[in-house]
Formats: sequence, C-alpha cells, structure tokens
Amino acid sequence: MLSIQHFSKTYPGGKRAVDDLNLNVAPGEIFGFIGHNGAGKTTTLRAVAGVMDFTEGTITIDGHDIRREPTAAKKVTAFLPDNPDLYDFLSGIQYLTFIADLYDIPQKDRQARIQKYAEAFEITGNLGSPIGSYSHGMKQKLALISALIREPKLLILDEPFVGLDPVASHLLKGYLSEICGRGGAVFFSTHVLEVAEKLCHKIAIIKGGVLVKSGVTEELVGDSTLENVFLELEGEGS
Ligand SMILES: Nc1ncnc2c1ncn2[C@@H]1O[C@H](COP(=O)(O)OP(=O)(O)OP(=O)(O)O)[C@@H](O)[C@H]1O
Repeated sequence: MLSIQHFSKTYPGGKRAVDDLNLNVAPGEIFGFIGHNGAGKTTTLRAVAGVMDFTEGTITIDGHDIRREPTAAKKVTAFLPDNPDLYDFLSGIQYLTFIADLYDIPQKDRQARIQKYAEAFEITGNLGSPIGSYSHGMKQKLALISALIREPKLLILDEPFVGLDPVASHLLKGYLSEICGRGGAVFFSTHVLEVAEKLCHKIAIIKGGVLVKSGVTEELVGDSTLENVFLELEGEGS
C-alpha cells in the first residue's frame, strides 16, 4: 500500500531531517512510527501525504508515485496532521460537507458516514456551531471524522492520540482496525508506546533521521517491552 524507498529530506538551511529511509506498509497493516522529538517523523509523514516536497527517494501509494501522480495518490490517502488547520468560520457540518464534495464521497453514503462517526465521537449536537467555538479535542474529533468519512485506503496520522479523551482514543483504535479489516493500511506516529505495542502489527523506530529498527511488533519487542527496546536504542551512541 505504501512504499518509501531511499527517502531523504534536507530542509532549506541544510538540516538533514531524514536520511535514506526505507519502509513498506502492506494492506491490512497498522504501522507505528516512533522516535524522539525531532527524529524526523512529521517530516516523513508530510512527505508521504504529499504536502511537502523532499530531497531524494521515491514514495508510492497504492501504486501511485506521490511526485508523478500526486492527485491519484492523494485521492486514496487521508492525512491527519498533529495540529489540523480547520476553517473556524465554517460550522462542523459545513466543513464535513466541503470535504465530502472535495473527495467525491457519494451523496448516498455521506450522511450515514457523518452520522456514524459524529454520534460515536459525541459531537452531533455541535455540528451546527462554528468550528471556532469548538474545544481543542472537539476540533481534533472533527478532523478525525473528516478523514474517516473518506474511507481512505491509506490513513496517515501524526500523533493522533494526543489530546483525545479515553473514550475517543478507544473508538479511534477500533476505527483504525476497521480500515485494516477492509484491506486499507494505517501509518501513524506516536509517543504513546503502550498504544503502539498493543495496536500495531509493525513498528519502525527512527533516531536522528535514520531508521534504527523496524519489524513485526512481537519480534521487535520479544520478551521485553517496546518502552525498554526504545530506551535501549535511545541510549546507544548518545
Ligand atoms: N521547516 C523546517 N526547517 C528546518 N528544519 C526543520 C523544519 N521542520 C523540521 N525541521 C527539523 O527537522 C528535524 C525533524 O523534525 P520533525 O518535525 O520531522 O521531527 P519529529 O520526529 O516529528 O519530532 P516531534 O516528535 O517533536 O514531533 C528536527 O531537527 C527539526 O528541527
């Protein structure tokens, strides 16, 4: 579903944020991307989502090269940034309708999808109000709903669990599994190692822009915990 080959990003000014990253996410997989602050996670996720250009390498989503076929790649991908930029002057329902129009969600499906997720996340009663009046968590839920109603083949999320209440976190985990159950894939960054360990089929650990470990979660963790594996890697060479 997602192939990242020899991906590197050097920012203007010379910072090499990611160096020669190789990763593959298969259909049906939830793939966790972990690393310390500044390791290069957001840089990678933004490049995969097609919202930031990169220096070297190839990124392919469902067979579409993100540089050569950006529209086709983005059509099957939903990206939830860590701080989603919503339109404060729109109401929640206006925003979701705008997204539904933009991504050609069939008229016959959109209402049922919006209803399903809005009710689950308990923001149905707020959909008529301007987004500017929402709390941080409500904005986050709306952004999540806007990604989920698209039923993307690939869902990319940057720190999706930060700021979500426990009920919403639990729901989100279920929805990520749902996407995988229908043959989609999820690629997300997190600092919540317990969630990553329980939820992810595979995990990659990035350190200083370099992939230091990746693989099937159970194999990577072994008899230890993800936290211990991570802390050991962080201790090495620093
Ligand atoms: N626009 C930019 N210009 C220059 N350097 C940048 C820019 N954005 C990020 N960086 C640098 O690139 C490196 C990787 O940043 P990135 O945001 O990808 O890390 P991260 O793993 O997502 O961190 P965090 O866990 O704190 O969100 C950091 O050293 C950061 O300072």
